[in-house]
Amino acid sequence: MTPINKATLYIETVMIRSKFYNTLLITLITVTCITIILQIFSLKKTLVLQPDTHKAVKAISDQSLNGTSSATLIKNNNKWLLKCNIQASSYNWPFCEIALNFFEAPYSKSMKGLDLSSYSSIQLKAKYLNHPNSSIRIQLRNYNDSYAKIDDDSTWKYIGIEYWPDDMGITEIPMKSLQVASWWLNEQKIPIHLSAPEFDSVMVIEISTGNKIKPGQYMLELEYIKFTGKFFTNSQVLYTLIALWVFSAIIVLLLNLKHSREKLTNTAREAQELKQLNQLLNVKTKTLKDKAERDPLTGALNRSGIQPYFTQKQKKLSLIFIDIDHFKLINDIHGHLVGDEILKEFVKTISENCRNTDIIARWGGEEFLLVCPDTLLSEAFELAQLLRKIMDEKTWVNNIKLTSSFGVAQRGDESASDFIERADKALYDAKARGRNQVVMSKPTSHLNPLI
Ligand SMILES: Nc1nc2c(ncn2[C@@H]2O[C@H](COP(=O)(O)OP(=O)(O)OP(=O)(O)O)[C@@H](O)[C@H]2O)c(=O)[nH]1
Repeated sequence: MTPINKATLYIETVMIRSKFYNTLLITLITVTCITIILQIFSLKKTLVLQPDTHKAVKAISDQSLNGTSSATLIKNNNKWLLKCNIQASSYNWPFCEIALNFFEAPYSKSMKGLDLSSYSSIQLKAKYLNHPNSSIRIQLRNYNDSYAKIDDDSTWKYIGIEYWPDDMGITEIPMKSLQVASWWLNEQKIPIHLSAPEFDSVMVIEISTGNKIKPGQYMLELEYIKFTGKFFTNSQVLYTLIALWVFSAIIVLLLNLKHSREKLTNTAREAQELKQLNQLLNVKTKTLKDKAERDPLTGALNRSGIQPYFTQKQKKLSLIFIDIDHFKLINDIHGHLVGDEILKEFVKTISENCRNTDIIARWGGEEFLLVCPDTLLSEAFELAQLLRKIMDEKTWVNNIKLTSSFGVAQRGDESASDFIERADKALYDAKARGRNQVVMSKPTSHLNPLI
């Protein structure tokens, strides 16, 4: 894949991911807003208790507690009418009440009352027909086997409120206004952690005469009890929304993690590819450098290749300038190709017989330089003599015999070109003296005192 294709793919991936995140965010915000609006303005549920729908109703008076009041209940125009005769007696809190039951005898421990815990408000339509200024009590009796006995209704929690109805008799009571009767908590010795109001198992709803009712005849009319609540509690909605946001955040985090891993893998792969490319470039650079610095025929360094060996000033640098004698004749007699073969073989022979530290270069035509680092003039002279002898004794391709001339010099305090020129001059002298000879260049006056 080309870098442009890679970049295009990367941009596309980033755009798709960003689109996904935007869509997710917009969806979450929309769902959250709709849910909150629905929770506030809709999704309500109601439970209406009235004579037509609820049959398990009875009248109760304080006679069950040794009082002398009496109560009877009749149904009239789909309303309950409690006729109550309150009488003073040894029982201090005389009462009559309408009791709406939500359990069926016989009792069993697994018995469950009405669950009103998801409702938040009670609306009552109840009033006295003859004593408009008297109070009414509403009591929800909740059963919980942590503190109550199923077959003893005095142990069922009293949760209620006393209020004064208006002329119409319609009263709205928030569920949170209901309180557990302190006398009941006291009587039952209920521990604090069980003392809060609860509505998950209401066995009886009691609509009763008020606490300090005076003796007399009372007509209490109850038309309905209506519970209103939400399908889901605010906490349920809140937790669901939090869960939704957290879940989405986890999805985004996981996707990011996956993306980061992929990116890491891609980066590692790209780094590996770059490394390989770099190695290839190094090889190619070396090849190009070699091509630029080496003579293609013999493989020896060329003029520019040997140049660096003269730039560092060394105390004992010697140079042997070599030229094949009468090479033109070889070309003329045996042809140019044979001449080429001899040139190659010549370089090979020198390389095989000099030291590893010596460097051979083709100066031009049939002229060669052998640069000898860390070598005294006398040592270079000896090496040149050896090479001269080898060349002289060697039989070349096509049984050709040849000789070579050598000019030797040791570098003094001089430039590279002066140094080479001195060696060349020595070579010229060798040629002039009849060839197949080694001539030493006279040390310059500035020559290193080590010689
Ligand atoms: N085959 C071949 N010949 C070359 C090459 N480069 C130069 N020559 C030949 O080398 C010869 C050099 O000849 P000259 O400079 O006259 O020197 P010489 O014949 O060696 O004689 P002296 O150096 O004076 O001993 C010429 O004939 C060139 O054509 C090459 O790459 N291949």
